[in-house]
This record gives sequence, structure tokens and C-alpha cells, in this order.
Amino acid sequence: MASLTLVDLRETTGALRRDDLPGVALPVEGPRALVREIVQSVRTGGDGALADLTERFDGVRPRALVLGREAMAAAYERLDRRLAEALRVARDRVREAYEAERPAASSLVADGIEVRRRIVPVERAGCYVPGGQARYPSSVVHTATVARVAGVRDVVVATPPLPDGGLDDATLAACHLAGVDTVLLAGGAQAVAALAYGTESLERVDVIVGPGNLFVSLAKQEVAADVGVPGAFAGPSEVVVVADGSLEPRVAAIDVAVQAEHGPHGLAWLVTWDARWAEQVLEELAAYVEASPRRAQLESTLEAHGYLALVRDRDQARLVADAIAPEHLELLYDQAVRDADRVRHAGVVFVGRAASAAFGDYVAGPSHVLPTAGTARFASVLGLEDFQRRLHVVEVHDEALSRLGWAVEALADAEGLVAHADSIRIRREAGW
Ligand SMILES: NC(=O)c1ccc[n+]([C@@H]2O[C@H](COP(=O)([O-])OP(=O)(O)OC[C@H]3O[C@@H](n4cnc5c(N)ncnc54)[C@H](O)[C@@H]3O)[C@@H](O)[C@H]2O)c1
Ligand SMILES: [Zn+2]
Repeated sequence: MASLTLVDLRETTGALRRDDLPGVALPVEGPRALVREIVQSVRTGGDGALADLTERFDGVRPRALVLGREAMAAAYERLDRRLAEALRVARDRVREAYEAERPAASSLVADGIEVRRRIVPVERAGCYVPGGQARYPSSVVHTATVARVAGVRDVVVATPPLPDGGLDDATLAACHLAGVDTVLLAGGAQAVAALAYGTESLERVDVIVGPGNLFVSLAKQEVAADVGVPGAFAGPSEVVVVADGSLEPRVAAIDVAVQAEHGPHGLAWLVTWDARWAEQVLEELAAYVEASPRRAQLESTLEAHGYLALVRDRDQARLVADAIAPEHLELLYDQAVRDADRVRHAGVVFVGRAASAAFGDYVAGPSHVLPTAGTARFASVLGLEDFQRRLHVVEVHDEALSRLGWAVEALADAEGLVAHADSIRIRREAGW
């Protein structure tokens, strides 16, 4: 029976650090060595190695390694209309959220120097779309749509093939709606390697984004020296639910379960100051897990890393959440809105009793590609900036030579860099 491991923090005082809490370290060493081997073999073996590895890890040889726009459009035509409409709604909500965030070009003119900041999209983006324990057409929408708003020229989606060697219509239709150019039928670390280094059938990309399991996330770290990879780990899903007796126990229970149904290596915490109510939540959770068709996935996360933290009050609950730095944080008690503005470490904070993190997975607007494994301490939700570079144009007018030239000379002299100082001096001596 799935239950949560009790962590009683009511007597704990002082600062809480992530390492003080159980279950927050991922078992990465074994997988990391395997991932390294996989990446190397695709790098040297190309298409052939990719197909072999797909057969080894996904149990099938893909019918085609890459698919183009016609296959996506055809799948969209075949798709059930309600699902097609839901995908369109999700795409529009993501698109609008990111269009509202477009960075403005900025400029500064002072002392004869004009600095303009240009925003330049990368040319090719690879979006990883998971497909092991579940299919994720939503991840197509939550990655490729952002790339398109950012102005990326070519968008490639990589996703594992189905057991029949093909791809489901929902994923392909989502590619159609999100404006994807190419689909690579491969998953896991081997797909990340193919995106990073290219193969005979696929040109390499400039950045790789998207969520995935441990192997995918470690592979992105492995190739990060050669291709752009956001700092967010975006690995197995995590949730911290903070609630009290004002919420129905079965609602709290299901929200603890939601992110656990993605599969193993996740993290699920219920944090409360209401110990008696927590017991009711545990009963509801056990009943829910037992009846769920995704019981195996739920148990894989809850049994290993499902926790009930008993705390003194709201303030301590927030400190626990900050220490965990979870992907999703739900604050579901009265007056949570005020506390939400004080949270420092989380991928996204949901507030209000209607606020199931499932909204965020699909239609809230911000991408569901979020930092996990503690990376919410320094990394963020997938953003336009993950697909864009900042490039400064520095226009120097002659006036700058008299206004600022002396400072360059003084600093260059101090560093002993003679040519640096001379480059200003000869311009000044020319009377500019
Ligand atoms: N953080 C986020 O933003 C976010 C969002 C959505 C989903 N997720 C997470 O994405 C993950 C999706 O995982 P998934 O497994 O369903 O799909 P996936 O596509 O990420 O992983 C499946 C692939 O992993 C490879 N693989 C599986 N077992 C392997 C092994 N033992 N050795 C080597 N390679 C192996 C296979 O090639 C397979 O194609 C979940 O953990 C989910 O929580 C995270
Ligand atoms: Zn989810």
C-alpha cells in the first residue's frame, strides 16, 4: 500500500537546507555512465547506431527515422475533433503567454557610445517530447510553440516510436499545430545525442529543450558543452502540496498523486500543520492509488519519494518548500496568495483551491517544461530566452575618444596591455 513517509519538522528550528530533507538526491551515477556510452555510440555510429539503440531500449526499429510536415498534417486531419480542439486551445494559450513576454530591444546612448541590444533567435531547435510511460502531445505544444514565438527557423521534435514503430496521431497533430518542421523517431539519450551531433538523416540543432526521464535529462547535461541546453533539469516530475483542513482530504490526496503518475524518480510532498487532517488525506491517497490504472507509476514515486511533512505553521511550510525547490508548488489554503509572493524556489506556484497543477501541464499558458531536481534554485521555466541570443551592437562616435578614451588608456596601462592603450592613442593623435 502506498503511503507517505513521515517527516516531522515541528520541533526543528532555524534554516532548512535541501540536504537536510530526505529523498531529494537522484540516483544518477549508474545512469550517467550508460548515458555517456549511448551518446558516444550515436556520435560515431550515426543513423545505424540510433536505430540499434532504439531497438535495444524501445524494443522496436522505427519505420522511418524522420517524418516531415505532410505526415503531421495528415494526422491532424484524422484526429478526433475534441482532442484537436483541446490541442489548439493549449497551443493558443501557450502562444499568448509567450507573446506577452517578448523582450524589447533596448538601447543606451551616453558619452558618445551607443549600445543596442539585439535579440537573435537560434536557427535550429530540438524539442524532446517524452514517450515512455505516457505519450506527451502536450509537450510538443509546450516546447515547439515557445520556439516558434522566439523566432526559431527550424524546429525538430524528437520522441520515441510506439511499439509498432510508428507515431500516434495526437503527437503528430500537435506537431502540425505547433509548427514543427521535422520529427525524429527516437527517444532517450540516443535521441538527445542525435539532436546534438546530427546523423546522416538529421542536421544537428543549436539548442535542445524539453522534459524527459532521468536518461534524457542526463544526456542533455552530457552534450551541454556542444549545444545550448537550459539550466533546468526538467526531469521526473515533482510536487509539493501545502494545505490544511480547509481543503477536502480527497482533493489534497489527488494533487499529491497527480505528478507521481508520470512514472519513477519523481517527488511528492504533502506539507501541513494539520496532523489529524493529514491522516484523512493518507487514507484517501491509499484508496486512490489502489484503484488507479496507473498504480505502478504512482507507487514507483510515492513509495520511494512520497513524504508527509508536519510543520508548525504556514511560514515553516514555505521554508520547507523553498528548501525542496520543487518543480510544482501548490498552496491550497486560505490566504495563500500573499505567501505565493514570498516563495523563492519553485518552478511554478499554483494558488487557489481550484489550482490543480494539471492546469499547468496543459492550458494555463506558461510552459510545463520546468526545473526539477533542485535546479529551481537557479533555473526557470522554459522561456523565449532559451531559444534566443543577445547580441550587442556598439556604435562608437569620435566623441567617445575624448570622453572615455583616457579611461581605456589608464586601465590598459594598469594591465600592461600596450596595444590596447595604443589603439586609442593613435586615434586621438589623428585628431578624431
Ligand atoms: N520537468 C518537466 O518539465 C516535465 C514535464 C513533463 C514530463 N516530465 C517527466 O518526463 C518523464 C517522461 O518519462 P518517460 O519515461 O515517460 O519518457 P521519456 O521519453 O523521457 O523516456 C523514455 C525513453 O528513455 C529511454 N530509456 C528508458 N529506460 C531506459 C534504460 N533503462 N536505459 C536507457 N534508456 C532508457 C528509452 O529510450 C525511452 O525511449 C517523466 O519522468 C515525467 O515526469 C517532466
Ligand atoms: Zn503532470
